[in-house]
Amino acid sequence: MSSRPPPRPDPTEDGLGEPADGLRERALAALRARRFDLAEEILSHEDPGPAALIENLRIYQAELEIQNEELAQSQHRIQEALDRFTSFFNTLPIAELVIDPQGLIQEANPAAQRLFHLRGAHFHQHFFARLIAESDRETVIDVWSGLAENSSTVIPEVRFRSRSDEDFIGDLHIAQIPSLDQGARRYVCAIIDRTEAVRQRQRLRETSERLDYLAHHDALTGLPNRTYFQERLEQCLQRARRYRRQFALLFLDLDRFKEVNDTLGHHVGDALLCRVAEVLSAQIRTVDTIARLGGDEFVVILEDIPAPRFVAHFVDRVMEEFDRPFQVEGREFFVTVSIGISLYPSDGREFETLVRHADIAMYQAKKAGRNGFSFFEPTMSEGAAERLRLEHDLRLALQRDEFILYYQPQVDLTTGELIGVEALCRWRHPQLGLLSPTLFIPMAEQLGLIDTLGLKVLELGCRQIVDWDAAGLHVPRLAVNLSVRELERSQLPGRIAAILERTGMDPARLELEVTESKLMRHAEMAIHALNAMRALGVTLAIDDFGTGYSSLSYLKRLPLNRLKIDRSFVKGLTQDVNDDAIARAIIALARALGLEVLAEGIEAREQADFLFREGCIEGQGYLYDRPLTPEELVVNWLEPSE
Ligand SMILES: Nc1nc2c(ncn2[C@@H]2O[C@@H]3COP(=O)(O)O[C@H]4[C@@H](O)[C@H](n5cnc6c(=O)[nH]c(N)nc65)O[C@@H]4COP(=O)(O)O[C@H]3[C@H]2O)c(=O)[nH]1
Repeated sequence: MSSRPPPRPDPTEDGLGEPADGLRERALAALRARRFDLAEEILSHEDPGPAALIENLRIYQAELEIQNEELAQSQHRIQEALDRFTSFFNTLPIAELVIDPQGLIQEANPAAQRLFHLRGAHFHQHFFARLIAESDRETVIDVWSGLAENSSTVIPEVRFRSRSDEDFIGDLHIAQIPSLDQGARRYVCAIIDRTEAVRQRQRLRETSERLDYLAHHDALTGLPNRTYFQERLEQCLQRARRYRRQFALLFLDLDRFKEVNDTLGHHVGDALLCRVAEVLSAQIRTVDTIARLGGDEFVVILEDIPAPRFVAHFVDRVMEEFDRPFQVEGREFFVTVSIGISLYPSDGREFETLVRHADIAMYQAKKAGRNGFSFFEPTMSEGAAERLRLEHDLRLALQRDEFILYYQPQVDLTTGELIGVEALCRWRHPQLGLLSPTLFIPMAEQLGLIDTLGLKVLELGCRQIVDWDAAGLHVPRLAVNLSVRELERSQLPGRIAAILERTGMDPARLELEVTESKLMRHAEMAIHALNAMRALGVTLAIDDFGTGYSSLSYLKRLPLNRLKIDRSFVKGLTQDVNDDAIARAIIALARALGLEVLAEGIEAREQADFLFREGCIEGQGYLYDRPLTPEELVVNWLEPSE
């Protein structure tokens, strides 16, 4: 009854001088209005005669009855609240525990019993702290003991330990239960299991760390890669600028590493690179950086060097290591290295300059006979170094599949219809972009890489035609350029046959083109090789005809199908009488030899008309289209126009 409001002093209700009946009436009214204090006060003003006393007692009895009724109602409400709480407590999917002032578990709902593997009455009188992993126990106890009265708190991601010794992680919500009894503070704890979320976050972090590692390290040797090296060099530059320090950049390239790879296989080459990485790593200080840029190229940044002499000592130590044989897979190898060095700030103050100069110095060391080192000097030729670098990249390009094909349409000059395509190779260089074959084909020939490149082009082209066939897109003929160097290989016909077989390309639709000038220099050999190829069922064309002063006797003996008029004569047609005469003569010669003729480099309508009038009915050139990507060829020539 303590919640009853205190009686308000009211001058009209003081009852002084009123008759007893009036007072009782007012007391009853107060009682009906549940103002028990007021009723009591009114009655206390009355004379305590026996009749009045009885009446008063009745009134008190009525008051008691009302109060009992109220008590029963509030007990009912309490029971209802208790039932509701018990039902929540038992059915909530969140683990809830009630903890007594000593830290003992008093109650645990079924979710908590499941989470902590507490069975039956097991948890009673079990210290809650023992369910927290030792690593986090102190933190939880600290927070808990600092909890202000009637307040609550959350401790995120606490490591718990279940009774069966399984660890899990959960957010711990602690709230003090308001209590009438001041001494007995109890707490309710809710634990929201975060194990899966934390594990997922952990996995995510590990994956992103792994990705970050992979993005910055070379998978083979574990050394920092090009990206990481660039970051480190930038940082090193900033430090050197700020503290006015010198540093050295060294480019190291193994000599004739390709031979190891080619003769002993990639796995031996890889193992050797790993050994080299170990040997080099052992020579640097912790402040220095060593990275592998790819292939057999390594780079070292020697930070904060007192003088260039310091670099020379380092190089001496490295060279000494390379004087000893490398032990790889139970075998011994002697490998040499060429090193180029640029110094900050004397050889450059910017990133690109330092890298370029170290690169030039490295090629200078190679040019000077390999197995040595060279400091950059301003007199060193950048052109020669760039060429050497490109040669180096060309070897890698073959391994990395950086070559793609463009296709130039060949058309019937009478109808303008597609009669075939010429495959023209492009090199997609990672730094320099799309490179022309006029740049890299001669280089590939010189370096002995043309066989591999030629076969790659042939396979790509054949596959493309077969794929187009499968898609219902018909390209009647594929022309592919062959280098004379390739013809020299006795295995060439066998390799071409294997490609035709592998791709399913019809040999009759493949035309191989060989440049006239080069062919005639090796005519005897060529006759033999071209015959072997004709036997495969392919057709043969002589490219750039008119530029090579062919001997008629050889020309008659070559098993050819087509002459291609070089574009240098087509260019001047109808403008230059000499070109007109040459083109006319070539067409006549072809006819006399029973060969087809196709004109290259047609750029103007008049040129096409002239050629057609003279009896050349096949041509290609910008008038019809430029060399196109496969997708462009499909759109421009193969898909039916709407
Ligand atoms: N000015 C002018 N030029 C035209 C016109 N139409 C075509 N061209 C260009 O002339 C060249 C024709 O190829 P090519 O005589 O076989 O001359 C080729 C060929 O000898 C060689 N080549 C290209 N791909 C390969 C290949 O896969 N293997 C070999 N061995 N040589 C290739 O590189 C040469 C150059 O190829 P590209 O740079 O693609 O240059 C192509 C083409 O883009 C025109 O109307 N006007």
